[in-house]
Amino acid sequence: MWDTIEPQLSSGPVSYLIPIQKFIFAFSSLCIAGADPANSPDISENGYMRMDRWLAVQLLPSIPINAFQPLVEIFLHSFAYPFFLVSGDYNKLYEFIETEGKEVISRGQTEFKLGKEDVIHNLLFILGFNAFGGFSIFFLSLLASLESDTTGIQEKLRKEVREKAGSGIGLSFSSVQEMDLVQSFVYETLRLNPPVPLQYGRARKDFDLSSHDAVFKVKKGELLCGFQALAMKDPKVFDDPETFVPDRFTGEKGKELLDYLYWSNGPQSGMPSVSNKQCAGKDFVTLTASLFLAHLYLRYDSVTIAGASFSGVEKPKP
Ligand code: HEM
Repeated sequence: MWDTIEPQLSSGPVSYLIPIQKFIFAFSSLCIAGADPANSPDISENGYMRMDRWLAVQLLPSIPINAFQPLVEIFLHSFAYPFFLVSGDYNKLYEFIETEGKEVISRGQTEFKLGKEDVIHNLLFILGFNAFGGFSIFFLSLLASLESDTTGIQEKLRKEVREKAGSGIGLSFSSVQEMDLVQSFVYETLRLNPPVPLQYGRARKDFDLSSHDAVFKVKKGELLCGFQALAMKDPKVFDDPETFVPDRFTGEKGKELLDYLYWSNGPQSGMPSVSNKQCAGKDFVTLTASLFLAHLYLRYDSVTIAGASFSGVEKPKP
């Protein structure tokens, strides 16, 4: 991504919307399906757009649009959109995974006893909906957090990254776990901008739901809705809850706050399992974002971000 953006900067700001999506698509395809878009000219150029269109028809029925009501409810929010609108895109993505993801497909068949078609549909769903969809929202707020900072955070991040990875250790999911400030910055972005803020669940039995100062009786079968954006601004848990505090999650006290970081539909200190509905990619998500930041500050001293564009990068002095 940076190799593409950097040479263009001399002629003015470069929008990051498409480069970020291309990068997320390629990174997720490689990590999740072992499939490299570079091996397919069509997918390397258009894969992210094909994914966007397939996602759009699934998400449109649930995206709030306040204008033109009640027409929006009647005509856009009342039915599932037919598959034929995006079957061309989906089939191209299917063929890509079928050809380039052979090793992962065969693991699905032998280790999980799934049919080949089911493996490919499952891989495409995780890759497209969970990873590509989630990261496409999350990375924009990560960059917006860098853009709006006024505390000199880039310098502090750079210092930590170079200290922890500069001396030939290199970057990996394990080396970024040593970077407290980088991880805290990622957590704080997710606290204030949870990419999937609403969760629903139907009570399986009667139970009491406690808050700090009240108890609510919930009856079996009742539908509950959780709104993360509100839960993660609880002033009884977070000091100055509306403010972006980059190092909020560092140190002993900061680590304790991970019990209250819910972007993954469960606490950051918890574990996704078959008996909960917590994001199966919980650690993959935060470590990937940390890796993105760490790579950025190994490569550059700082970046200038304005609007949805990069307008400059400062390279390390030789
Ligand atoms: C920024 C990226 C991501 C965000 C914000 C995100 C968020 C979430 C949330 C909120 C849920 C709970 C949904 C619900 O039940 O209401 C969830 C579930 C899930 N996520 Fe993620 N996710 C992301 C990336 C990923 C990735 C990369 C993977 C896989 C590699 C993944 C795999 C899953 C799976 C399999 C579930 C379903 C878990 C279950 O129902 O038991 N997610 N995710």
